[in-house]
Amino acid sequence: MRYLSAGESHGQALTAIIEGLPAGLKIHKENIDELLKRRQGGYGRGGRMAIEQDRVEFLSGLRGSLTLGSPLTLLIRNKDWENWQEIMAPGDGALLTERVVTKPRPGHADLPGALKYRQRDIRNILERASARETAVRVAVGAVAQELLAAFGIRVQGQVVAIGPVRGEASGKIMGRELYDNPFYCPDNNAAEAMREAVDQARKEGDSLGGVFQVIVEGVPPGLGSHVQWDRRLDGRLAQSLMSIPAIKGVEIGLGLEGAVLPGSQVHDEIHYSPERGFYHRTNHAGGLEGGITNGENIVIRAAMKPIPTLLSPLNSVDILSKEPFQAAVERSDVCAVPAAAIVGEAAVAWEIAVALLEKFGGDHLEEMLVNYNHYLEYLKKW
Ligand SMILES: Cc1cc2nc3c(=O)[nH]c(=O)nc-3n(C[C@H](O)[C@H](O)[C@H](O)COP(=O)(O)O)c2cc1C
Ligand SMILES: C=C(O[C@@H]1CC(C(=O)O)=C[C@@H](OP(=O)(O)O)[C@H]1O)C(=O)O
Repeated sequence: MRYLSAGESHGQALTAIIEGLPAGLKIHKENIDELLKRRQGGYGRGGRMAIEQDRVEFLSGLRGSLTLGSPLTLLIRNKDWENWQEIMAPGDGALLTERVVTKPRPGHADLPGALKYRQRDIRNILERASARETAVRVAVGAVAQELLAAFGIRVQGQVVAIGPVRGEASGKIMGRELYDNPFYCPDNNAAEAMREAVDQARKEGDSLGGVFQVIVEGVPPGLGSHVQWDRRLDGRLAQSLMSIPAIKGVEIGLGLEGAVLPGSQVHDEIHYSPERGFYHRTNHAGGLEGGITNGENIVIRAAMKPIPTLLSPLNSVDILSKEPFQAAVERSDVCAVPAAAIVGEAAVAWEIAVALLEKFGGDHLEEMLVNYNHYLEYLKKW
């Protein structure tokens, strides 16, 4: 299974084509839209989110809500397009070329992108580099979650820290009450301090990053493989999280903390009971050993850098005049860690779904379920 996305931040729409989904999978549009709404939410978002109301439209691959096994095309319209038509016109008619962007923002793709693609208008870079693209990635991940749900596999992104404020991390998936917390953090006691941190950053024209974790429950042992570097599921999960704009670190299980502990405090001992089969009493490995799922929950964390667009801007140099400047900024998120947690959830769901298809693949969902149940039977007898 694979997908490609397309679309600029202020273009008409974002699209994605997923190829390789089994036929016969019911897609609940309301589930996709719910995840899209969550990605738009969370405390700390800026003015753009008041304009957009992300909803998915399916252009191909579905009949009567069931997948056909043919490519599934997803579309999310940009409402802001109305305000940008003259600047973003794909034809050569109305393009307003006097509004070129020549001032690269530190922390963005602006300068390296302009150098690489030989662009004198940085808009030709920033439109695609924008995290607006993560809207359609979330829709793709939500479709993956529809597949995972048929196998009892659940995925949830939870915020662990906003800037320096850490909440108590839960190792388990929570219900919808998680989203009553404006930071999607399981620790309600931390919410007040988190809010204060974001408000303070906003007041000072600054921004904040943070940490989120993604938990996967119900995953069978045996997804991913040790036999080749690019088949190791830990590496694939890290790549997919790292590809989210502003993610600068990924750790699995104990992660970096494990580096300073002796081995006796890190490795999870193996136990056996006839009812449970093989199991571990600890999960420091975060559900992955040798690039293969070991049957425990997958626990993976990602660190997000602070939003690079600051209201009190950083120094930079104009690409045409070569003069230094400090750009005035109109709107930006102050903190988007809760949104990134939802993007992370979608990214992890996608990778797990791909690994599930690799192991139990079939052209129809029923075929996959037969393979899956057969495997579970085999594990019980082993
Ligand atoms: C959900 C989300 C929202 C974001 N919102 C903004 C924003 O409003 N302003 C901004 O400057 N960067 C924002 N970013 C971060 C930039 O897109 C990102 O830092 C930039 O594209 C450079 O990529 P890099 O940080 O991975 O190097 C956001 C990122 C995510 C995941
Ligand atoms: C549009 C989204 O996020 C955007 C990501 C983003 C960036 O530079 O990455 C910059 C902002 O866009 P704008 O410049 O239009 O205000 C954010 O709003 C979104 O998450 O849907």
